[in-house]
Amino acid sequence: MFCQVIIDIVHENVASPFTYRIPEGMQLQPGQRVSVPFGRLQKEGIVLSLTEQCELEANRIRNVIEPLEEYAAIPPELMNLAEEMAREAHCPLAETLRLMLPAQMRGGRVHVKTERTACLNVTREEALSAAEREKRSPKRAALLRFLADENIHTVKEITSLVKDPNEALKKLAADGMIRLESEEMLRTPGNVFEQPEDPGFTLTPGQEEALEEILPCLNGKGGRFLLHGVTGSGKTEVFMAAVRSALNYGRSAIILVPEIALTPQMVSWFRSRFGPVAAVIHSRLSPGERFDEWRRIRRGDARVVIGARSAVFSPARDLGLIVVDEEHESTYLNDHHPQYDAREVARKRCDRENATLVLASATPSILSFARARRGDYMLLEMPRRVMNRPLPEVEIIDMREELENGNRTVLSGALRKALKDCSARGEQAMLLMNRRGYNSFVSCRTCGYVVKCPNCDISMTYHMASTDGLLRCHYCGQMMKPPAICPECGGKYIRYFGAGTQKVEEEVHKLLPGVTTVRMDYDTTGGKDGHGRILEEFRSGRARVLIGTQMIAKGLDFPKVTLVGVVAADMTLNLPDYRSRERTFQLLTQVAGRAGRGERPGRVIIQTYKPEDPVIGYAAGQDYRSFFEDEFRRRRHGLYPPFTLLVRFLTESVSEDAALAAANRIEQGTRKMLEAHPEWQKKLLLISNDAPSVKVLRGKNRRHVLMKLLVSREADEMIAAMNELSREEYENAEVWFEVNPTTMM
Ligand SMILES: Nc1ncnc2c1ncn2[C@@H]1O[C@H](COP(=O)(O)OP(=O)(O)OP(=O)(O)O)[C@@H](O)[C@H]1O
Ligand SMILES: [Zn+2]
Ligand SMILES: [Zn+2]
Repeated sequence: MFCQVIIDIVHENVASPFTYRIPEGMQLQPGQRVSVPFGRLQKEGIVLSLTEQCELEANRIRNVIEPLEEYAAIPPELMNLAEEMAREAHCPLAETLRLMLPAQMRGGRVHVKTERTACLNVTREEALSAAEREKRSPKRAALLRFLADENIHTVKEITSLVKDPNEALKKLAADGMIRLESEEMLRTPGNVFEQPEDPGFTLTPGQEEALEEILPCLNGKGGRFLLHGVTGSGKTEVFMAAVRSALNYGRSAIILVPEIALTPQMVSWFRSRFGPVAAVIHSRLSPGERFDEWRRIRRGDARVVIGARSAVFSPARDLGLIVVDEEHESTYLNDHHPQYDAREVARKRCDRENATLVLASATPSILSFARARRGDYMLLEMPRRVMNRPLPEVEIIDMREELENGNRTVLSGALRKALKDCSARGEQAMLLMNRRGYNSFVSCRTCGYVVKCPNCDISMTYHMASTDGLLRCHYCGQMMKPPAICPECGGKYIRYFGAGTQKVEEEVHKLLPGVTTVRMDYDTTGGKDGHGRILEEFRSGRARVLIGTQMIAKGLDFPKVTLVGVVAADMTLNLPDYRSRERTFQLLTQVAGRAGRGERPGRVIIQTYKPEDPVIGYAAGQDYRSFFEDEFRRRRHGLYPPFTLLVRFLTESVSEDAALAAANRIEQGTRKMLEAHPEWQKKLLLISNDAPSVKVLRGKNRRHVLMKLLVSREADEMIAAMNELSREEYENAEVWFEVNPTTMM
């Protein structure tokens, strides 16, 4: 027998499989990891297929050294998926196969934790009577009696009862009285959150209706749904019930969340409701824990998996359901090699494995909603909050007027008053400020010089003295002392402009002395369980005001929050990206939706310099439909995705010339391609070669070639050709190729 093996090296030259002979007596199956000779080295690989015959000369074929596990690490469904993804992303199969395994497994650095066990090889009665007869060794007699008690079986437990039992155990094993074995132990990660009781709600009519559509699919051929329910409509209960039903049918389920650290509530709900059949894939698991969770899933012991985007590759047995919660989040996109969209992968898996896909959001992505309208997903709508709770009342504050009235602080009069009232009533508030730090930029009053990062073409942010009083670059982490005099003109008047979360927190302290606040942003959430601690501080009621970046907008459910303030709504709206309107709408609607989820009604205050912008109005009215229609029209008109595909080549080099030369070569290469394929020409709507909005990043000069392609069959071939182009060697420059890139910066 022979097998084709994909070597775990991502390189053009080793992209195709290599053939090895399977030595006599070795059993292998596709998906199994093996160790093979490769050149003068020994490498890991994955068995792709088995064959009886082989065309190569017998003496040129080498033997598989050994399987790395007894079982196929990658089940057949995932082998197929990896092949399809490699084809579509035009990348080596080794690259997509890596997605299917926990990183710790490659290179063999994890070990399976085992524990030695002892158990009787005879009946209890025989053991007890043998213990009577065991006059020569009281130790052996004691061991037999202990082992007759079924609760004791690990050697560790025995050691705590009988001193130095090893010799005696060996003798008993040699006599055939007992068996010594080793058992795989799994490290089940601890839970840092308290376990809530299952509340056992009676479902609302809206929830019932949605479930009535989903449930019949779970035991059959599957289905695809977009669950669009306003904030607080109870979408979580709907998919929890669906998960339970899938389990009842003996199938498993995967729940994807945008970022697991931000969903402690959901995680603890899952743990408390599904107990040990739930596996949580958390980025802060230790490598060993992660590997063990993966093995529990692979063995079918864990049948509900909850995790961020990479959990979509979990080897769940008999997959029945994949839920993508907050499906509009951009964290579902992986922009590193290989590029993938977890929502698309989920859809592929469901199709192949006859499973049901449920995408859930209060603000679906334009792409998903457009598909639902086309009938590709069944649209399930829940337009009302649970218990008919009202959606929050939203007020828009024009910050230009505040300025005219002499208010130069970050909080408007209305927001100040609302915060005071809320605090006086003993309720909680959340404030969104989508920038961390204290001041957003520092500049010279005399000449206008702005302090920028020496490595990046980006202004530095001032972080307050309580952290370190330094300027920081939010892109590369560079830090420096704020200048005392202007390096350009020598001027002495340095001004600090703009605001970040630290400044907002300071303003709140001034306004509400003695009130405890918590801040949640990149600076405060480092360390083990930074998010969990902050959320718990707020959930418990110890902190009254939560101030944070967009992290606080994601699906949190705090019933005591009655006020939400958006300090600067325009921040995301002004980004140079065709999705900035969509992102702003989602962010504002989501954060507004955090208010009034409990018994008391909520109020939202949105501060903006552009109150007339329709996006702000749609968000204020939680009017998804109008936003969608407007945005869809705009995308069609401006020829943006989903009507077109945006393709971007990004070149980076320490040398400005090399980055430019690479971009020019790409542009010329593309133009040549078009000459060779006249039928491609009308599919290409635009080709531009210029500097991106961030011209220098982490010390590298950047340049990008942007193209717009009409969605078509030709576009697929063009992308394949362009991908080839991007993988060529460029002198002194790196080239990144992306289709519909996550960021245009
Ligand atoms: N049938 C029900 N009866 C009473 N309360 C419910 C019911 N279903 C859900 N809830 C409660 O309503 C609140 C909102 O539910 P949930 O968090 O699932 O909303 P959601 O639709 O996911 O909202 P968002 O999109 O804003 O995250 C939660 O506190 C939840 O416990
Ligand atoms: Zn100056
Ligand atoms: Zn920088």
